[in-house]
Amino acid sequence: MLVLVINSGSSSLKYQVRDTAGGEELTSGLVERIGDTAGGHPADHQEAIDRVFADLEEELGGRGIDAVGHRVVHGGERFAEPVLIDFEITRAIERLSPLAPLHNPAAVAGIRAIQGRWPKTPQVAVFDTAFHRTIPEHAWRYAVPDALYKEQGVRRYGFHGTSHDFVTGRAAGLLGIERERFRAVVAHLGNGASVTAVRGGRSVDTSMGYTPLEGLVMGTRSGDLDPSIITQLIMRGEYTAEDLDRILNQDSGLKGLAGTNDMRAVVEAAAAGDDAAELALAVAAYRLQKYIGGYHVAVGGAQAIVFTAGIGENSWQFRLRVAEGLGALGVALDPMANLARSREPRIISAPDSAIPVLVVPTDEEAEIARATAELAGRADG
Ligand SMILES: Nc1ncnc2c1ncn2[C@@H]1O[C@H](COP(=O)(O)OP(=O)(O)O)[C@@H](O)[C@H]1O
Ligand SMILES: CC(=O)OP(=O)(O)O
Ligand SMILES: [Mg+2]
Repeated sequence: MLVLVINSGSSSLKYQVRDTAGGEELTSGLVERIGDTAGGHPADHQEAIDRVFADLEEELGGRGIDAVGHRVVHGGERFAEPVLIDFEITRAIERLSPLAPLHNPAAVAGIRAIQGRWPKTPQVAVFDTAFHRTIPEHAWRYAVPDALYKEQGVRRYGFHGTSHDFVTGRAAGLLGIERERFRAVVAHLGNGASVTAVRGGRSVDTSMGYTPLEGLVMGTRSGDLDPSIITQLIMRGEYTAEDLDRILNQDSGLKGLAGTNDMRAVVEAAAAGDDAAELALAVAAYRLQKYIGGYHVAVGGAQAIVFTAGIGENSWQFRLRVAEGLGALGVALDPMANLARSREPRIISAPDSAIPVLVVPTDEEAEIARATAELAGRADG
């Protein structure tokens, strides 16, 4: 089955075509800087999709797409599994937009664009939140009045679940541990970043919450902060809620502290003696160390600490900095293994490290393609 996978980000659209029978990737592409029309980039996701259609027609040379799988960031409390998309499901995803304003509207635009172009092609939604539906209530509840949960849906949902799920399976396999017995701390460090506590192969806690803003220091997002910062600044009349939403989501994190959201640039600047870049790395690494320590307790003693996504897979400098703060857990890296480049899952800790440290490349698209083929195949009868 030929599956088109669409990963709609806030300002980018990644796509891949996979033959799910053989598992190979036929073609892939990336449309970046959506909204930046000055640079000749598409004005919105609809236009981005039109460009993808044009490229695809050429790249596929007449072969038709059998099904389309979408990464949908927010599935709320309703979606615990991938679903076949219909009109009502699209509306439900749209209604969750306020909880993932950078992501859900883009997914809906993608779904509608495909519907317009290929009305008969089955579409599947795969949710970032789904893997986290196993988190126990004491971990997903915030200590706020019940009405905020019951009436407003205020609770921890968690994101990057497709990646955390995929990486958990690979890590258990690499260590030869049965997934159902596997305990680990998985750090997905991309432009958005989150860390998940895995017990019995399932998510039991995760650093992102009601929206993808909570937790780690990210490319442009602040992660954890005191909520009074927001209420005080609004009450003083200096900032509006919209200002702060933008500042915390788009102007904070590495960008806020070091002026760029690109980890490569931050690492280089720090190495060249830039104090702001050095501070940004220190704040980001320290935040992650605290989560790893906490989740080591949450899972009942981790059997692995796992790094994945753009930074986790590629930045030996950031991994080293994080591991250096984990001495109390008996963690020690093998410096050469940490430096080595590879696309394969691997162990980067020293043989005498109390907890193995792993690098496991993620593949959200493969997982979305697999789920899409399964559901679309079933729908076919
Ligand atoms: N070789 C590298 N060294 C350090 N950081 C890297 C490297 N390659 C990619 N990154 C970082 O990975 C991040 C992007 O990760 P990615 O998983 O692609 O994010 P997303 O899917 O959220 O767009 C950026 O901060 C980028 O600088
Ligand atoms: C949920 C989320 O933050 O996704 P991304 O890392 O793609 O921005
Ligand atoms: Mg990503």
